[in-house]
Amino acid sequence: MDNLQLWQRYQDWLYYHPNLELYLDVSRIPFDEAFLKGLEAKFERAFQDMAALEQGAIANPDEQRMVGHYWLRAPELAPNQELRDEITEPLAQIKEFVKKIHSGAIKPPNRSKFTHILCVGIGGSALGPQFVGSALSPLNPPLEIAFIDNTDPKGIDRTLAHLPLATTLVIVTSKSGGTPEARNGMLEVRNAYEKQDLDFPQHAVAVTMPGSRLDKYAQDWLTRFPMQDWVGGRTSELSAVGLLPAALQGIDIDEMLAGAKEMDIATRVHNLKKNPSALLALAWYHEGNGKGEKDMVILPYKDSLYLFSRYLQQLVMESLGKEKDLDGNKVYQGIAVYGNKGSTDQHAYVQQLREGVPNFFATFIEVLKDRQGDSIEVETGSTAGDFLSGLLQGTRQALYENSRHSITITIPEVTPRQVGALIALYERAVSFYASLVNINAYHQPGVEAGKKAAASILDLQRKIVQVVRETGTSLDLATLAAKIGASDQVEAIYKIVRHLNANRRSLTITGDLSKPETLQISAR
Ligand SMILES: O=P(O)(O)OC[C@H]1O[C@H](O)[C@H](O)[C@@H](O)[C@@H]1O
Repeated sequence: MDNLQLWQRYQDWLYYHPNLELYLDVSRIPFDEAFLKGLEAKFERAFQDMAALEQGAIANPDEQRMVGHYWLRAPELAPNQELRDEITEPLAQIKEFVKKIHSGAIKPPNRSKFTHILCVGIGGSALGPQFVGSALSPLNPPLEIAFIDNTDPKGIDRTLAHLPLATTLVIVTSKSGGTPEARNGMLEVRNAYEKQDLDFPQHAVAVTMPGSRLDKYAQDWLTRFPMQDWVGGRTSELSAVGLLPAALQGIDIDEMLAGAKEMDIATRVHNLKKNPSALLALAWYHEGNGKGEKDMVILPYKDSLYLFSRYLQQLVMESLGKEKDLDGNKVYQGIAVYGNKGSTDQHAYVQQLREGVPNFFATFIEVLKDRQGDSIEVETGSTAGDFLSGLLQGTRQALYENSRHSITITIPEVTPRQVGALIALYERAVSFYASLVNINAYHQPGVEAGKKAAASILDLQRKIVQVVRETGTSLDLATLAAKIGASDQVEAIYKIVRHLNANRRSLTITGDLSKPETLQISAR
């Protein structure tokens, strides 16, 4: 196609949402009418699946759960009053709590106000708040935010070193209330408070499912906010998980919810060409042949959106990355997501995108307004923002010229409304795509395997320490393994022993470190 034909295609396929002022351009995904026709039946089913899900069907059959994240911004659509209350009551509770924190009515002991928030949580209990915080936090927020989203001791130390604990409010978020990383982070933070003679419960709140281990543990904390059983971690940004930290930072959560609600209305339209999430799912299907053959590269040309790709990585990959379809066939589905931001990434990996393996499609996110206030000219007639805009257009064009396809989403500004809308746009696109390829997007059976393996490693470690202590003499790895009754686990034992030795805990190793079979292990 020449430039004028492409311009025509752009106009033919342009989606525009007038209230959200959001454009979606799929013109650089070269599907044709025949491709569209071929998918019509699948989309009909996707629309029906969506309607059933929103009416309260068990859309997550493995876990026998409803999937209700779309109700979070339209409680009136939830199938019964009990579910509606599960949304409206925590929301009112959040607003009340935030008002009291901001006014100082709830304050830390011996100080007039909380000044910082420390969020402890992982996966869906961290990625949304991190993304929204970096996208929307005002320049001078009422509370500064920090995160502990791992069980890395050094990482925890670094985060804690920058925080005034006496005026820091700790939010521990875990839907299940039993995730080890979140529990470890909480215990480490609690220990830091106690070392400074600070009363941790007077600084802490929990976001978790009622009745969870965390819920029980946090009985004497400032307060607890409930998480709904029917909201998955990766779609929980518009539940208490995301709304509480956002509101504390002074972000307008009503606007976030309103933007998502508006987008949800647009993505309920049973017309492929007029439904932005359906168009996205269609583009993904086209690019990856319905099998995820191409990766999704997310390139927002706006620094404040740089965590969007990380957020989407979980939303898309944990939802779509599945071994089996709904009928039990092995399908190995998924779409890999990566990205950071433009134009920065042009100086890192865009070389490969332009000329290397053609195994991806790009999604550009364009923000029309450069900044508040005027810009200087960095060259005659051009501002820094003109460069950013030009680089986006240029990259889109250069990729297309070399048969690398792209989607472009354009928004006027990064506001709470737009961010809510973007989240809702992708949530629904994931739901549609899952229907197209007949998978359950709402469970994550694969995550359990790594968790179970980690638990058995820690179990092995306890046995190693016990045997080494009891033996009293030094042991080689094979003997140690045999004594534990785990001769086939020598490699795991070797790695545990090496880690304990590096941290000067329980035992010590001697011998030639390059030859594991020479090592002797003894109690420290
Ligand atoms: O919120 P939590 O229950 O602590 O879960 C945190 C995360 O852990 C997991 O392993 C899941 O795969 C994620 O979907 C979840 O968001």
